[in-house]
Amino acid sequence: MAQAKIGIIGGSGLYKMDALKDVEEVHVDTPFGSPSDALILGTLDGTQVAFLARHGRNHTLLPSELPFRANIYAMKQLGVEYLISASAVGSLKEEAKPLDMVVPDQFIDRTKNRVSTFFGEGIVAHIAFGDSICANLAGVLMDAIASLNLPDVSLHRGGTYVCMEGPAFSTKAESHLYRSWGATVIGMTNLPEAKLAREAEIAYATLALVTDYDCWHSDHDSVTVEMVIANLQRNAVNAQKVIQETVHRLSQNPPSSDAHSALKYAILTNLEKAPALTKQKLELLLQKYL
Ligand SMILES: CSC[C@H]1O[C@H](OP(=O)(O)O)[C@H](O)[C@@H]1O
Ligand SMILES: Nc1ncnc2[nH]cnc12
Repeated sequence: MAQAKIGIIGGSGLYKMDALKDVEEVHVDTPFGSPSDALILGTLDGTQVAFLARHGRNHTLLPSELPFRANIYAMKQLGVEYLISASAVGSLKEEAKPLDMVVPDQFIDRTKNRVSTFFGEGIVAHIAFGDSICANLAGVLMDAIASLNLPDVSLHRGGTYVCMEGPAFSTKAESHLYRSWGATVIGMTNLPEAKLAREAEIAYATLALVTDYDCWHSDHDSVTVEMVIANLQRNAVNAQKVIQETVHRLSQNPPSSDAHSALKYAILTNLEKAPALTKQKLELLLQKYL
C-alpha cells in the first residue's frame, strides 16, 4: 500500500485539496471498520500526503457518527506520523473574528457519545493528554500561517477548543458558560481525533477556521450552517495555502514529537499475557512494545 508521513483531515467545507497531484484513491479497511471515505493519496509540492474528508466527500456523516477509530487507524496504516486537522469552529472570543485562524492547544470535552480509545478488551492504557496538541507540530503550523501574511486574517496562537456533541448548535446559556470558562472556539469533532491520534503515536494539531460567533454575540446573528459554509468557502483557499506551506515545512524539517512515544509508559497490561485477539487487533500500535 502507498505510504504517507503526513495526513490531513478536512472538515466541513474542505472536502478536497485542489493542489494535490498524482492522486490515488485508497479504500482502507481497518480492525475498527471503514474510514469516513476513501483516503486520497497524492503529492503536495512533491511530498506524499494522505487526505481524508472527515464527514465524507458528500458530507454524509454527523459528528456523532464519525468512525474516529477507523479514520486514525487508517492513517496509521498508511504510515502517517503528523496529522493536521482543518476544522470549522465558532468563536467564543470577541477578538477571534470570522475568517481568523486559531491553533488551539487545549480541549474541553462536552461530548457524550464518542468512543475515543483503541484500548479495552483486555489491554489497558492511559495516555498523557495534559498537552493535548503536539506543540512542535502546532509551531510549524503557526509559522506557516504567519509566513503567508494573509490579508484580513489574524492568527491566534493557542486557545481552548470546546468539543460538543451536536448536531444541534449550543444554546445561548451554554455558549455564555463556555465563555465564562475562558474557552476560545467551539466545534464537534477534534477531541476524539486528538485522543486517538495520541494513542496511535501520531502528532496532531488543528487549524481551526473561525466561521461564526456561535450564539453569544449581541451584534452578530446566531450560527447557522449557511453561515459556516459561506465563511468556510471564503477561507478555503487560505486554508489550503496554509496546509501546503505546513506540509512543505514538515518535509524540510520534521519536528520531534512527544506523541511519537506516547505509549511508552501508558500501557498497564502485561502484553505477554494479554488476549491474543486484542493484541492482533492493535498490532500496529503495539508492535514496538511487544
Ligand atoms: C457545518 S457546521 C458544524 C460542523 O462543522 C464542524 O465540522 P468540522 O470540525 O469537521 O470542520 C463542526 O465540528 C461540526 O461538525
Ligand atoms: N458555533 C459552532 N458550534 C459548533 N460547531 C461549529 N462549527 C462551526 N461553527 C460551530
